[in-house]
Amino acid sequence: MDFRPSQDHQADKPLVSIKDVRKTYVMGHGPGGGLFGRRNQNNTVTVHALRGVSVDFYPGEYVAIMGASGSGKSTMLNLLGCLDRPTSGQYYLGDRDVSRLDDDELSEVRSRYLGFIFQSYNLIAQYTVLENIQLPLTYQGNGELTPEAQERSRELAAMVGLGDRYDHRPTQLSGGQQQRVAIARSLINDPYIILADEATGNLDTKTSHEIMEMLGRLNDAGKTIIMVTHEDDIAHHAKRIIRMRDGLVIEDGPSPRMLEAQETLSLPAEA
Ligand SMILES: Nc1ncnc2c1ncn2[C@@H]1O[C@H](COP(=O)(O)OP(=O)(O)OP(=O)(O)O)[C@@H](O)[C@H]1O
Repeated sequence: MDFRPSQDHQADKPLVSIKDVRKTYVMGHGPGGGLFGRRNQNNTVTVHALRGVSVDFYPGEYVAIMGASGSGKSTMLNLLGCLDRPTSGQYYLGDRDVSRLDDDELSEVRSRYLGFIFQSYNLIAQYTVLENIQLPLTYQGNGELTPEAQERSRELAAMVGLGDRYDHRPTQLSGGQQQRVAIARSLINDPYIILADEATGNLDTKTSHEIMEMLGRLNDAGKTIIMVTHEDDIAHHAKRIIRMRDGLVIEDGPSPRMLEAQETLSLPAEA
């Protein structure tokens, strides 16, 4: 299965396109209901987490998805990350519709083309820094790592500032260092897109900004980044902000820093 965009994939063609995507959860017999839940005669509750979302993401973009709790941000990121399937609608990665793939195919797409960074780092406690970084590779092929792959994991560890921590385990690292391991892990397959869900949610302000600067450098180097965040100052690192409410996109445009940059560019030159 090859979802690589063709050689002539152009920057003005979406890398990812979701069209009229809906995600509905049907819950049995619980007390819930939520804001949009509707209890029917069978005592089930239907939650419309996404109610028809269409968005395109282009190569090299840096996008923040924002919105109140329950607005559908994580549901959207999980669909974009092939961690879940939409109830209806299409998801194109490159030119291929991946919305109807089975679990094995989705996991192949995830491990080959997508990198993930989570709020709680999701590192394996028994593994060293290098083993955690190599983890996505072990889901592919026969589990044997080539010397090139081993070298690449060392390079990535060094790139995120952990060149002297190869054999440390997650409990021997600070939160910021653990998130840097997660960033290196997300890059090991040279993914098309990095998806980050509240990547700085467990970090103090200074460490958060160090992590955001690292993501900014990756984007400067051409990596496409889509992140979910509650925090304005974190979202302002992105170039584009999508705001969600009640399972819908209500706003989609350049971030304040991009607007400032555009204004500066359009100012008349001083005499
Ligand atoms: N697995 C699930 N089963 C049932 N309902 C779910 C499930 N996941 C999410 N929901 C519901 O879907 C809606 C959207 O949830 P989602 O987690 O996408 O919101 P969010 O914007 O990411 O919120 P938060 O900022 O609190 O993480 C919510 O009403 C939530 O209760």
